[in-house]
Amino acid sequence: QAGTCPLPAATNSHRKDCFSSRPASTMAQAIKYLGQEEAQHIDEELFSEYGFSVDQLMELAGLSCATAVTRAYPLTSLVKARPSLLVICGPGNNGGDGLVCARHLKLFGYEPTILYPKRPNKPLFQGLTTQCQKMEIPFLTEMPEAKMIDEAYNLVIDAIFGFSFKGAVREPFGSILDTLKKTTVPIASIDIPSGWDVEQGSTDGLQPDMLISLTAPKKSASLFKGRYHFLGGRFVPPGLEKKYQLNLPQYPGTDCVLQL
Ligand SMILES: NC(=O)C1=CN([C@@H]2O[C@H](COP(=O)(O)OP(=O)(O)OC[C@H]3O[C@@H](n4cnc5c(N)ncnc54)[C@H](OP(=O)(O)O)[C@@H]3O)[C@@H](O)[C@H]2O)[C@@H](O)CC1
Ligand SMILES: [K+]
Repeated sequence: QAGTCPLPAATNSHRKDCFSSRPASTMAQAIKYLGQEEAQHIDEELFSEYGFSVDQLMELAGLSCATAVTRAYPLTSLVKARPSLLVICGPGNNGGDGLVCARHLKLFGYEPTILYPKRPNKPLFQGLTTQCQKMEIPFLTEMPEAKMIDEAYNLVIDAIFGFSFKGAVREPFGSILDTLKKTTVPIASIDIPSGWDVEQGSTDGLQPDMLISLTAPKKSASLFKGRYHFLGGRFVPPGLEKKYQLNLPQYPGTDCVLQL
């Protein structure tokens, strides 16, 4: 049965298992794709039962995203003279991941610019914003036109909405997403392509080139058609992984990301 793997969205390691002669009982099970409520329960449990703080996990999530971006789009591969990136941050924790990601990318030698149109009045987000400002990362006051984005940036990082997104997109993000759909520059989405239903995806939504799933992929990730799907957020305690039967693949060595 060469070339036909029965597992959907199989990882490289799963694919290997499909073609190996190992008995079925020892085969790695496919990684779980989470529904919206399940993703939210895991998130809550990490804070309530396992004692993590939001900023701790956000730092690890954002670092994973920056690391994955350097793997898919190394500095030497960028087509523009400057290693410019546009990071668009939304009003929730997905936006916070974007701020952390931008800060690390600056340390990795990229030149991020941030658009952060709706800023929550909370010390966590204010601190992350200050850190970026002190790192001399510029903040835009409005969304540029699609043509300008294509001319100025190598990549757009979409940190607008994550697993709590629901319903029809409200402004200003509706217009921002409409502009993004007109761009041709690659888009890297953090956790979920923004505007996609967390489980059902979207037929006329963004089509990112990269998706970085955090903790575990969400159901809509099975509809992702871009070139790079990475897993990040290597912070799940084994007890929690077991309870939710996440079947996470083994991260190599000390890496904080894994290409699926
Ligand atoms: N455990 C993990 O895995 C970790 C997860 N992490 C990250 O957290 C992310 C989840 O974060 P989250 O829960 O804050 O929600 P998220 O999706 O960023 O935004 C929700 C906000 O968007 C808005 N909004 C919603 N619908 C809308 C609409 N239709 N149209 C317009 N606006 C809409 C609404 O704001 P409002 O309008 O109510 O002010 C709401 O507050 C997750 O995906 C991952 O990236 C890591 O940081 C740490 C570890
Ligand atoms: K996103």
